[in-house]
Amino acid sequence: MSEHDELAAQRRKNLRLIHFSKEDQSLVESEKPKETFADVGGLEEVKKKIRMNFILPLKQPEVYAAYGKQAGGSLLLYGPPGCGKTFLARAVAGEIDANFFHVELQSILSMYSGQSEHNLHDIFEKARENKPCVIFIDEIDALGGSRHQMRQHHDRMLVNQLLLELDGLQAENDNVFVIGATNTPWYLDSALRRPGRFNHLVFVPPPEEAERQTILELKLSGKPLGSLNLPRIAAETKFYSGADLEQLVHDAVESAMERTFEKGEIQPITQDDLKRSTKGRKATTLDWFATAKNYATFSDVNGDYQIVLDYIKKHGVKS
Ligand SMILES: Nc1ncnc2c1ncn2[C@@H]1O[C@H](COP(=O)(O)OP(=O)(O)OP(=O)(O)O)[C@@H](O)[C@H]1O
Repeated sequence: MSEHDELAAQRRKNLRLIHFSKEDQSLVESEKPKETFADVGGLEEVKKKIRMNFILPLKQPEVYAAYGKQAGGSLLLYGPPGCGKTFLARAVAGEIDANFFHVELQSILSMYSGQSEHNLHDIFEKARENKPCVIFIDEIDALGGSRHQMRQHHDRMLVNQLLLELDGLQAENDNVFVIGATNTPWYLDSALRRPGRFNHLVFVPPPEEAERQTILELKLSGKPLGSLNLPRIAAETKFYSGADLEQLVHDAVESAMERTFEKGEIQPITQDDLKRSTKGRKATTLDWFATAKNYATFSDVNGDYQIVLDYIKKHGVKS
């Protein structure tokens, strides 16, 4: 079984499906993730922001109370695919030993009037009953927003419901955290970007060179290794996402396993295995930056994405 399959099997074991009611088949997957920040390579700035706003308030509420601040709140992660938004959200839950509700918008959308809002409300209710809880809403841009030229009435209602739920959390100090994620923040409904809604909009960039080395070390740990020059691989994988690096290690593992089967004894992963799996592999984040550059330059996002333009300039992104 590959590492990926093992992880998937482990996750399935941890999964608890919550049925809301007999009539309503809407489900949300709830689990207690094992990942913590130690498993997330790099992203130190992002982790720091999350620690200050999500984790410390729960661990040291008295400090926050003294300053009139409370635990809970919401965070919106955006950036290129595969850079760890979902992984980070799971790690937040792991850090605070919270339940993790992974909300797929498709599963709450209903053709019946009012039912989608009802489903969303139920998820927040369940989260309160299972606190501390992290509600992770993936592809949150699909909720209303400008993706659909002809915005549906019920999209609007669902956005309004989410706004209500977020406002409710702000008022109640419930130890329920909402993390939204999107690869296409420019499609996001503008109401969700207003202050007091998703209070933190955080760019999750591709890992830097030293971070790529850390991710490679994390993904290779515990495996039979030859003499490796990981700084070299890290230097040659500019703009690779965490998922790209994971795939690279996966391919190198396959090569070493093939040799093992041929030779009949465990063969270590070599520098050549890693090097070979970088050949012809383009960083998947580059296409994202090309699109992001257009939107960040021309859309009416009030400089929200200046950080992306700065990143493109600083790192010389050429897609
Ligand atoms: N910083 C990181 N450290 C360790 N592993 C990472 C990191 N970033 C990504 N990965 C690996 O890549 C996989 C994919 O990452 P993840 O699903 O979190 O990306 P994402 O940003 O949510 O992508 P998408 O936008 O496509 O949903 C993770 O399961 C994890 O194994």
